[in-house]
Parts: sequence; structure tokens; C-alpha cells
Amino acid sequence: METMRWLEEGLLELLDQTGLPGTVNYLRCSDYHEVATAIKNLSVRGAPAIGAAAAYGLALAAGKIETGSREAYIAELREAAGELAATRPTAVNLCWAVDRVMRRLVGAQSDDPAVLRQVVLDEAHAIHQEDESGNRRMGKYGRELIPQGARILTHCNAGALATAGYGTALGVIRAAREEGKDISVFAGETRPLLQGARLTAWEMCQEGIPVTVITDNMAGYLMAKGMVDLVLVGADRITAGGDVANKIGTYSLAVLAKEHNIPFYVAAPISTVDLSLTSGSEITIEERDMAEVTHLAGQQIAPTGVQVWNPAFDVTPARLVAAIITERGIVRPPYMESIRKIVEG
Ligand SMILES: CSC[C@@H](O)[C@@H](O)C(=O)COP(=O)(O)O
Repeated sequence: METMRWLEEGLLELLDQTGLPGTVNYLRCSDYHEVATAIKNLSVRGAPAIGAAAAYGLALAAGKIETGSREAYIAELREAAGELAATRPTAVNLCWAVDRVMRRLVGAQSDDPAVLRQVVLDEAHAIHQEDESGNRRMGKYGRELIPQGARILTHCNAGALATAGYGTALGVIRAAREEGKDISVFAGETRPLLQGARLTAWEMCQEGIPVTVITDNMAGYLMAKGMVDLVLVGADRITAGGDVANKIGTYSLAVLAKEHNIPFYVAAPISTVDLSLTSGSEITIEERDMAEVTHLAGQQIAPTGVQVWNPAFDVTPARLVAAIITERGIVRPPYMESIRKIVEG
């Protein structure tokens, strides 16, 4: 299942194969401004996917630079890097991918625009491919945490549609299923934009993994009825101390899981870890347009002029997280030691 494809003629295709109304099912970007807009308006979304898309955005920008000097080339690409990195503030994978491409470019010893362009494109391909292979490794580690018969509650979409393919949390679920475990999924619908009901449910249906959609406010009752064995979500940024920013509503699930003695797991690549931050309170939380709350499927559902608050993410404190699954293995508390160790290898 692909989320994006680089075309030989130097174009980026963004794909969303759900075919559902309200989603952009196909978009072809020919310049980096279009990629920036696609990231902002969620035509491409999910932390690892926007990182890879931004890297390809730089490749599109690189293709248009004609200057003869290496310094001028880098300076021009920095402008594109700044615009792409500023599109969404919470998912650190975005800045990580843009920085990685720029560092690679700065290290390249050539004045030839064609060579420099190839360096940028190669790095974008590497980020894209490593994301998918990393997710598969993450799946292999993570499936050890999934018991036979597990009923798993997930939130938002941490699947193939949020990554370069396969998925983080949903990658773990896929891997458990591939080893023959008879598991089932509850997908929280994830208001305001319903990524759970639209994307996670669609992916699980495609795979033939039993999935039940619930509205977000049903999670407590579901747990109280003993219908959930574990909660498994993705992440948009993880601090050095193990605090986890993820889609709004994740924190509520973690608190509920604690109350019901249900393990709460996070699956995310190392590129989601931000060692520069210790505490989740330092993470910038994106606030989005109020129309996402006042409208549902294009229909107004709240009074005109009403006040709205629309934070797109929340922070789950490390003390509520039983384990974090990465492509290098599983880390457990105390996170201040285990996370640094796994990131720094
Ligand atoms: C695999 S990304 C982490 C996800 O769990 C989730 O927060 C997510 O899909 C990101 O939200 P989105 O706002 O749709 O880009």
C-alpha cells in the first residue's frame, strides 16, 4: 500500500487509495509549494509520511535551481527547506527529514547542479525506503507484545497511509496477524477529522483484520466492559523523557487504560524521538482551523460564531506508557535512560 511515488519525470504523486468522500485520492505535485500545501491541508498526513513527502518536496525544489555555485544552490534550497519545515509544528519527523537532506547536501563536494540535485533525490529515496523497512522491523519487535486473541484499541491512523507503507502501530498489528495471531481492532473514530474511522478502518478492512469503529467517547465504557486487552498508538514526537505527543484524544485513552490496568503501547520510528526536549510541555502543539470542529462532512454542526478550540495533538506523560516500540527494539521505563541508549545506539 503506497502513500507516495516519485515519478521518473520529476513529479511527486501523493496517493490515498481509500476512495472515500472527503479525502484527496490523488495529487500530483510539480513544485515544492504544492507539497507544502498538501502537508498543511492533510492531503498527505501522519508523521513519517510528511517527513518523506517534505524530502521529496526538496527534490522538486532542487530540480528547479540553476545556479552555478554550490553555496548559492544550498542557500536557495534552504528557502524551500524553511517553508516545508514550517508546514506543521508537532511531528518532528518533518524537521528531521528536511535537516537530514540539507546535511547530506552540505556534505556533497560538487558545484554541478545536476550532481547536487541527485544527492537530494537520493536522500529523499533513502528516507522513503528506510521508513518502510523500519516499519517492518518495528512490526517484528512489536508483535511480541501482542498476545494471541488480543483485542486492540487504536487511535487516529498510524498505518500504511501515515507512513511510507506498512505503518507503525498498524504495522505491529499487521505483523502480529502475519504470524497467525487471531487479533481484532477497535478503531476510535478520531474527531475532528475522523482518521480512525476513515483510514484505520479502511486499512484493516483491506487486510481482512476484524475492525470495529467506535466514537471517541465510547472508549471508557469499552474498557470497563473488559473488551480491550491493550491500547496501541503511533506518535508524532517523543521526548527524551518518554512523553508522547500524538493525535488529540490519545492522552484520554492512556488515562483510561491506567484506570483499567490495560497496557498502553506506542509504536514509532527513532526519527520521532526528539532528544532536544526532556518534557512533553516543551512540545509545540498545532492548533488547526475551527471549521474542522464546527463542521462535519461539509455540514455545519455548531452555532455560527461559537468559540472553538482545536488542538490537533495532546501529550501523554511517560508514566502512562508501558513500552515504546521502535525499529531498533522495544524500550521500557525508565525512559530517560532507555530512549537515549537506543537512539544513540
Ligand atoms: C503515524 S503518525 C501518528 C498518528 O498516530 C497520528 O497522530 C497521525 O496520524 C498524525 O495526525 P495527522 O494530523 O493526521 O497528521
